[in-house]
Amino acid sequence: MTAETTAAHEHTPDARELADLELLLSGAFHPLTGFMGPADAHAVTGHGTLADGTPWPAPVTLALPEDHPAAPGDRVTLRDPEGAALAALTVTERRDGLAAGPVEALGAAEHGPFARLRRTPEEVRKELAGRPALAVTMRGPLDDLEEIRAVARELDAVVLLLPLVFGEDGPAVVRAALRARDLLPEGTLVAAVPLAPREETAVDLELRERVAEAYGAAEHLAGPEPVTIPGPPHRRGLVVFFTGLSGSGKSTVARGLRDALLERGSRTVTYLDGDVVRRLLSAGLSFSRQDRDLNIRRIGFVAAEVARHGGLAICAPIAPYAATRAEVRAMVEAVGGDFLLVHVATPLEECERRDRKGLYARARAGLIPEFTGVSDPYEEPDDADLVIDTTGVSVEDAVGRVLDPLVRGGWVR
Ligand SMILES: Nc1ncnc2c1ncn2[C@@H]1O[C@H](COP(=O)(O)OS(=O)(=O)O)[C@@H](OP(=O)(O)O)[C@H]1O
Ligand SMILES: Nc1ncnc2c1ncn2[C@@H]1O[C@H](COP(=O)(O)OP(=O)(O)O)[C@@H](O)[C@H]1O
Repeated sequence: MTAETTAAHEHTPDARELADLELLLSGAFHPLTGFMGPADAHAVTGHGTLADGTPWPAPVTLALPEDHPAAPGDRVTLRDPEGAALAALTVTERRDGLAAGPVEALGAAEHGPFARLRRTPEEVRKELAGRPALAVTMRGPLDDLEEIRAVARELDAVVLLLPLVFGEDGPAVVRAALRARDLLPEGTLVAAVPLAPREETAVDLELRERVAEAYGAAEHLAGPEPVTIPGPPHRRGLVVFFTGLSGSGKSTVARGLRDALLERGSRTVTYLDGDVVRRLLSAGLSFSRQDRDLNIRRIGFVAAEVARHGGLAICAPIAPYAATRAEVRAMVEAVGGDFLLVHVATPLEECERRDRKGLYARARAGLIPEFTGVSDPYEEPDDADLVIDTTGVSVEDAVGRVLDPLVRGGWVR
């Protein structure tokens, strides 16, 4: 095998797929031993069984980009986001953007918190040693411990708390399980299970039931759905993301907004200007589609980290591709932050007339290849929360048009 093919046969699944992978490897998804192909996924969605008739409630699939070279018969190393090899997937089928096949563990899963509490079904069943168990799957705090005590007494069962840890709320759910354990009968067990929620409640419940069975449960109770009350807007993370052509006014308005916010003094601000990012965070990247996307993902990553801690980040890159902007929105919303997309929609003619840095003239002369708006695309947003054309508008007014909705929406006091 050449170095090239080895490198090609690698893949980092997304968070949801990694969670499913861990359950496939631990046996919590018994009898599944690998990712499904389209036929099984459709059968499961249509009538709750695999194509061969085995009952199973939900699709468990792995998306692999169409341009990934892995073919049936190949082994793909699946890695966690930190690069550790988790499993080998032996591809049996590639269709409809999915890669199907059995998976085999390569190393212990170390990504994510509470690795110590992520016990496998086998370990838990061993500890139960044949005693009946009442499994309680939880996505939030339990509200009726008396019911659990009563059912456990009736069945003479060991209580097995299964906090379902996925996403931002994972640690809080584990803490809720550890607190509940102290209030439940002695011998209550806790095993954290990385089960990503399924959209349909009935499917989600059935899957929880199957996982509980794999852990040796004789009976399963589903804990209540968590009530999430978002904090007030002025304490929530916020990302104000400017997009637009070079010279449209992104940096000028973004800087004005930063200054106005600092003057008010009610929030701290992180400002990620396009040019500055390119000198530091994205030094060395070109303006190819691939590098622009990487640049925007890096900006999104930093902005989402700021938002995760309740901060306010202002970003002002060109960000010409809609799909990549949508990725950043999703990254920010996934950590509970709000995302405001501001399209600085100054027309190309006006940007070119300003030509502050002389770049358009050079691009027209063919001296800068792939120049946005001249020889490279700009996909106009259709999901902008705010659109500003700065033609004939003062900088002060343009800044006001962004600041006003922030104040009205309660993000800034
Ligand atoms: N080929 C090409 N196309 C567009 N822009 C170019 C190019 N080459 C250099 N520049 C300068 O780089 C700035 C844009 O960088 P960004 O990081 O914002 O671009 S992107 O979001 O990654 O597409 C942009 O800055 P702004 O004028 O502030 O937008 C330009 O000054
Ligand atoms: N209302 C306005 N808002 C922002 N910029 C404006 C406005 N009116 C004129 N300009 C000028 O347009 C240019 C915009 O450049 P810049 O902010 O660097 O754009 P970008 O960051 O999008 O490349 C600046 O020279 C700025 O003074």
